[in-house]
Amino acid sequence: MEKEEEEMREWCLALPKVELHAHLNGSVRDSTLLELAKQLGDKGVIVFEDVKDVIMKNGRSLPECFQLFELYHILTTDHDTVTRITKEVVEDFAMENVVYLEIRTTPKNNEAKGMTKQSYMNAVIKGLKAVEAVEVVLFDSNSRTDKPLTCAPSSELGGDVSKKKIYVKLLLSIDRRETTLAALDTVNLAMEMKDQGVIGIDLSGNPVVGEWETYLPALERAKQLGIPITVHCGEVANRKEIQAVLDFCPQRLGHVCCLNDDEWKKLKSLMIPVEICLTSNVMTGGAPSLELHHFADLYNVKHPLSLCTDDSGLFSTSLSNEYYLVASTFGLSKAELFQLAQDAVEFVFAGDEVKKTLRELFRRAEKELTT
Ligand SMILES: CC(C)=CCNc1ncnc2c1ncn2[C@@H]1O[C@H](COP(=O)(O)O)[C@@H](O)[C@H]1O
Ligand SMILES: [Zn+2]
Repeated sequence: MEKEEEEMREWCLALPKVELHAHLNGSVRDSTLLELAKQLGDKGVIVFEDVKDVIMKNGRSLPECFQLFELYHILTTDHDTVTRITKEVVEDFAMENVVYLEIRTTPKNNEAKGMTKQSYMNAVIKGLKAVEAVEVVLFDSNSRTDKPLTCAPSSELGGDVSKKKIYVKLLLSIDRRETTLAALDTVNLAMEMKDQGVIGIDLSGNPVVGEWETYLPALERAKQLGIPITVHCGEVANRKEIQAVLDFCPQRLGHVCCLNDDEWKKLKSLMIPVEICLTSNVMTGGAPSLELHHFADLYNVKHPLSLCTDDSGLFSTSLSNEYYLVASTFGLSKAELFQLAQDAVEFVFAGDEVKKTLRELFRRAEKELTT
């Protein structure tokens, strides 16, 4: 590695970052997936060698990625594994100086494993509470919960000041394969778990599966309940759906790859913040290359946006790497990268208390990192 590249990569690592678009199962480390596959292979549930090749394969098409998720879900079906991967994912993000993380995941029913959407989410929360390497702040200090900080206590409250601290919030994903009723269940669950760190709703899943009208009642309900919504939009060129999503006007949008001129205009006039996933889009063909990624256009017109990983495990990336790619591809200076990271604070789904703390954190980091 050239010295300059190395220095820039280190700087991107040191930069405090806000991650707004990370799928839990897509962020699992390869080493953990291989270990889980080995265990299931030993039990005869899967053929380890076949699975190993799929996990280690480089470069995947969009349909192949969704096949891989099927495999991930076989490997991560039991409660203890869900707890383990959650713990590891949070630790990995915190270790690269992500200071605020919204993890999204699809609550899953699995009768054979005695799993309900609720018990799946309990296992996720158990994972957040199990993190030891860093201090996890799950709830706002003004949350209505009895025990606002059930994880390690915040350093302001007398906790371990030497530990890195990360705010973690949860978004519940509606999978495009789900029925209207199942989608409504997820929204109701989000409402029930609102004091346990669940802060929003996401619509994701294979973009060529399902119809917008199926999820709309659930998304409308979330809107009525005041739950913030983010939608995967324009991963494929589905004109009717892109139009409908823009008309619905969610709080944030993911990807926005395949928009036509009119849709671009509309997006820009609505000023809906966009979760930009460079590596993910290039690897799955949503963008032709890094150089031609729509980040440049949106950045140049000062559209609200934030850099995100999408599936850091699946795409072998990290949020620091995404910042590095922006610097190396589009020539942003350190001051501009810092501003980009800082601006993301304004698009978090957490409340004003958290925003205030994050703004202060960036203010303190600015001098050190940009002079
Ligand atoms: C794989 C690929 C084409 C990436 C592009 N980005 C994506 N587009 C739509 N849904 C996604 C994407 N990445 C992850 N997901 C959703 O997130 C799930 C994995 O995380 P989880 O099980 O919800 O915890 C996948 O099954 C899928 O429903
Ligand atoms: Zn995504």
